[in-house]
Amino acid sequence: MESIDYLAEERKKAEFNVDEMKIVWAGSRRAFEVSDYISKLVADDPDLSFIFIECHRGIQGFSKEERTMLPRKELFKNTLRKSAYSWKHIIDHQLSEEEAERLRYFVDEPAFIDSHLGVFIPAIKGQGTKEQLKKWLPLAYKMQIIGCYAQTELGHGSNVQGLETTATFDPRTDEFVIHSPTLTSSKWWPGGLGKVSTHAIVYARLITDGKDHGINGFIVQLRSLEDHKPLPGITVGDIGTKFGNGAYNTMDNGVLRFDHVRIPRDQMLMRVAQVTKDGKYVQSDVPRQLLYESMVYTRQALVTYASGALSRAVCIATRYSAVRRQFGSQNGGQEIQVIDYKTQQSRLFPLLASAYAFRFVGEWLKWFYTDVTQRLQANDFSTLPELHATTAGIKSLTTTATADGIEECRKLCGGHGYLCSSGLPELYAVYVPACTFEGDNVVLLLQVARFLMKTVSQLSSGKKPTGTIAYMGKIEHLMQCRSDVEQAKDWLKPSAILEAFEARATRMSVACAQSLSKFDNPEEGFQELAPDLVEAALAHCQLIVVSKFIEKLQQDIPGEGIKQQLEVLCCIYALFLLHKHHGDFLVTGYITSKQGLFANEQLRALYTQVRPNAVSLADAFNHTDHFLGSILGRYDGNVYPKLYEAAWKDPLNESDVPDGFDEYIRPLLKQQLQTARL
Ligand SMILES: CCCCCCCCCC/C=C\CCCCCC(=O)SCCNC(=O)CCNC(=O)[C@H](O)C(C)(C)COP(=O)(O)OP(=O)(O)OC[C@H]1O[C@@H](n2cnc3c(N)ncnc32)[C@H](O)[C@@H]1OP(=O)(O)O
Ligand SMILES: Cc1cc2nc3c(=O)[nH]c(=O)nc-3n(C[C@H](O)[C@H](O)[C@H](O)COP(=O)(O)OP(=O)(O)OC[C@H]3O[C@@H](n4cnc5c(N)ncnc54)[C@H](O)[C@@H]3O)c2cc1C
Repeated sequence: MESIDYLAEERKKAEFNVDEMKIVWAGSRRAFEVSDYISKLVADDPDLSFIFIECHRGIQGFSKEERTMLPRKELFKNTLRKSAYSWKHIIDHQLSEEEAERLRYFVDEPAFIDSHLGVFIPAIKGQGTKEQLKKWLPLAYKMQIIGCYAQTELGHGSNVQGLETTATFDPRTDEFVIHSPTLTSSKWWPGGLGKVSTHAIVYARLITDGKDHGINGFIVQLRSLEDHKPLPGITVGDIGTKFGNGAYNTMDNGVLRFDHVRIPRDQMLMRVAQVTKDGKYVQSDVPRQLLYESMVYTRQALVTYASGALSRAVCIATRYSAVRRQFGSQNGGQEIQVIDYKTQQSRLFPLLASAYAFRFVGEWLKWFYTDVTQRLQANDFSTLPELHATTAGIKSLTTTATADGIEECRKLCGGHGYLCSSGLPELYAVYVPACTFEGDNVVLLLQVARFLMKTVSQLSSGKKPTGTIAYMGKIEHLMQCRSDVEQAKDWLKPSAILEAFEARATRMSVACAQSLSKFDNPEEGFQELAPDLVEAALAHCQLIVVSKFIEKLQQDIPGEGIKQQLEVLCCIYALFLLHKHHGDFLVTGYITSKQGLFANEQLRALYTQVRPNAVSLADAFNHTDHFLGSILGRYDGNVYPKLYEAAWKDPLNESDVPDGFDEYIRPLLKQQLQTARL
């Protein structure tokens, strides 16, 4: 049957070339082509896009929208099947690393392979010596071993230095003895650990000759490579069902305990520190913080994932807002599309702009990460603190905004957004732990705050701040300047926006530093002022995102109308933040309330400008219907018939009379009949 495009009229309104915007979104023509090809490959191959379950009727296939109805055990087994099938495809078709990553992404089910590729391998790469890389990476790349990242324990996650697992060196046998001394030292949460991983990078306190040298990473084999049974001394299992149906439950987050498990000395990751045969602890000339390098890698990767997740929610909410109509029908005509309500626009369009903003800051962060890693290889560690603060801060900002944004998109879809078939409840449930894993978002902002306080304290010493904190070099100007905005449209100038965000961030950091200086004990002061410090850190991170969007616009961006649309989105992102954090800009004295009102006036005008382009800007994400997994977000906008059709597929609708009628409903009804007769 030919499909009707219910959104065709919307698409005709676009004032830019959507195909060109798809390339900007993807990052390059090549990246677009790879993503486009792989997403369609996944959507068109039932072995990748469907869930197959053995039931009394034989093997039954379920679509992605139906996965929330399925039991965890079946879903998990199906994820194993898909992972094995994907791996075979990768090998058979000799996919590149980029193509393999895209395949994993578009299959869109959290799985052990994410931990293996996203944290286990980066940890070996970051902390292993050349010999260790040579031994372990080929095994890991060929999946002859499957690994996870076992850092967090039942009693400690954020406080890495508080971990309790011990690795005690035994010079007689040239081995480490890995042990879980308490219940709280049980490893708890690592993805892929519960049922799949054969190996783990285990973080443990290194003890030689009775001395505790703090946390180090060790490669530990957990399961037999023959029958997959746990090795002697190892207790391992899954930690239980997590938030939401389906969602993150395709991942086997695990628990792990060691009872004096012995591993050879050369399985300690030894780039940062070594233990010699005679038990001597030798610190390398690289900073100890490199032990945390894999967290930096994953945090930077999570920023691009944030833009991906937010763009999905925004795409669903935008298309549905154009399809949905409420009120305002005149003379029997159509009601108003809800996307035309200014309130809907003021909630939706900043999220559309945020998706683009996060995409560009993610692109830049990837470049920055690569640049710093190359410097690290050459033993230049000068930019490591900035990289740590920036990845921590931008991961925190983008994942919080994305999780909140997905939930807002669900509400923007009214009642239907609450149905699993909208795709939004599951997207939220899968996504929201990103605010916690790879560092709780508040804990990470406190790291940014420490970096900022250090920067402010070093300003008087004449040390010139560079990179993302270069703006602090203009402290004298930024502390006393005032916005020169005189009318709403003055807020469209990038220089006006940039100075506002720089002045606000500087003043908030300086205010915190001044308050801190009043405490005799700086650590006590830091604890007391933590809420203000978190806000100052957020202001700094928002400045980075805004400035990277502005920098993107300074590049040569070809394509009809593309730059104009991005300029509108950039201003929406910045002015929305200015409006939301109005108080900061006022209290720090950079703007007057009148200038704040101008910003809001300009914001409303920008919403009107973006309105005709909204559906096409969402199309530019190039999400397939399979990847969206949402009836509300269908490309053709054919929402109502499909919602109606899907409802009948619910297991409750398998029979007109539900199971339990005879036991529980009939007696009630009979009782009412008897009462009625009385
Ligand atoms: C084919 C390819 C496929 C690729 C696939 C990619 C997939 C990617 C997506 C993956 C998807 C899903 C995976 C999700 C997995 C989730 C995994 C996890 O969650 S793992 C566990 C993560 N745990 C944490 O994040 C713990 C958070 N806590 C910490 O990081 C630290 O404890 C702390 C930073 C909060 C505190 O550190 P600590 O040493 O205790 O204390 P200080 O604050 O005093 O720090 C000392 C010093 O070190 C600096 N520092 C801290 N961290 C770092 C770092 N990471 N890098 C560099 N420097 C760091 C800090 O600034 C201090 O510096 P000073 O100069 O001394 O001030
Ligand atoms: C789905 C999922 C997957 C995960 N995968 C892995 C994995 O593969 N490997 C692994 O090792 N771990 C993994 N984790 C664990 C994860 O990294 C930790 O849960 C995370 O680092 C937070 O630590 P926590 O649980 O100890 O939180 P806590 O630190 O106990 O946080 C609880 C509360 O205390 C607050 N808090 C904590 N410290 C401070 C402070 N200093 N100042 C102010 N407030 C503070 C936090 O903001 C939070 O509100 C995963 C977790 C989840 C949810």
